[in-house]
Amino acid sequence: MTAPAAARGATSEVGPLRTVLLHRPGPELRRLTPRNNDQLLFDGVPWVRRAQEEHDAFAAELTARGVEVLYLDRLLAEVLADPAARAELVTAAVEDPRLGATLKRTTAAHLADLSPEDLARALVAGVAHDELPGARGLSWELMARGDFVVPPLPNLLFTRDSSVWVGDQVAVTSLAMPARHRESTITAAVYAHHPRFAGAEQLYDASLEHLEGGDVLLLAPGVVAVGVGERTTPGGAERLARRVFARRLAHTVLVVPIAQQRATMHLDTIATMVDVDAMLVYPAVAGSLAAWTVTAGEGGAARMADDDTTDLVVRGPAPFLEAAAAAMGIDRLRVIDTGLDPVTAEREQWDDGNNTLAVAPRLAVAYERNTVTNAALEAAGIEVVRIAGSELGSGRGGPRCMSCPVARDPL
Ligand SMILES: NC(=O)NCCC[C@H](N)C(=O)O
Repeated sequence: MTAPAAARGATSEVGPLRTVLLHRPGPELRRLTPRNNDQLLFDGVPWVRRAQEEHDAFAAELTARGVEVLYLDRLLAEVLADPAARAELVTAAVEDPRLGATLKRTTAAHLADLSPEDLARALVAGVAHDELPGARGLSWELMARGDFVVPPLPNLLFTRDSSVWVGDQVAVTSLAMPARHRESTITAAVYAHHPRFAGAEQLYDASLEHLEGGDVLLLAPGVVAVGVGERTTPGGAERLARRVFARRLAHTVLVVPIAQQRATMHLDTIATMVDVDAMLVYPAVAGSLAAWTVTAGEGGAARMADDDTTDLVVRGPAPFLEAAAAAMGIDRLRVIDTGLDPVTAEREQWDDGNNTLAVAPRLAVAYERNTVTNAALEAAGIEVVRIAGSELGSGRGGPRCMSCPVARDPL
């Protein structure tokens, strides 16, 4: 059944969460070894059963608060009953310059024979060198035995990054790291083919400039912040700005440069909204973050005939927190920092203390381990739902990274 349009979309970070897209970690995490974990963007080798228990507990906290949890692998298996979606995803899985024609053909034939459930599993867990039946060709012979014919997608866990809803439209993103490129083929197929999302307008696609959902914060209705750093490029921020203006999804985009390093890979690793006017910010950067304020050019909406030719007006840079308050139409943004001790703050930022998921204004899910940050949140009047993340966190992502809000109530 098609969900009514009103049940989709988000205009803020904190409006009551109604529906969220998660991915329960599965066999793709069992592919991680000390030899491939760096390339696959994990900082260790997680204990998979415990990671699943942690994830189930996260999902249970959400459902206990009335949030509908959608699982990406189930939606994927459902769309794989559709021959068009199957063909798209099998082609994407073998579209890899490492593979010669014979190996591509054998792999595509193997995948095409699988049931929707098994194909969903193979697309996420990948296909290992020794898992292919039949003639495999020269590139298979010469491939290192530890390599994958179809690499696994352990970072699918971080559903935040491969798609993001802005208003009632969904942006399938363009992921920067090679280990994550194929994730957006999965989200694109789900949004294009699953009846749940019938009629959803697509705002962005994976062929465009790099843009990741962890860099996109819906600060308030009409105000979007976009981090630019290791993942999202200035070109991606510019393209998104044009599109949200042309489609009247926002009036202001704040473009926020962030350090190009792993600890701060996305804007949501250093700042997340916890109330309509309150942001949790990593103190080491709170004072120095700057923003370029981007709005639509003269003539405004009347001249926005085409998504990608909208004139932009760019002002700045200005201190981010001031620019954000001005764009949001409030006097000031309340800043909750993660503790005054810089070492503790750095440790907790690394462990995703700043990466909270708001379930409603003043109600946020956070990793339990970040005790100083969580105490600071509570002192500021934010109710904290604590979850364990010792295994989940080895992928360097917290509750916000692990969730893609599909529907939030308007504020
Ligand atoms: N929004 C986020 O910060 N997502 C976390 C992504 C972690 C993942 N291992 C990555 O490096 O892309």
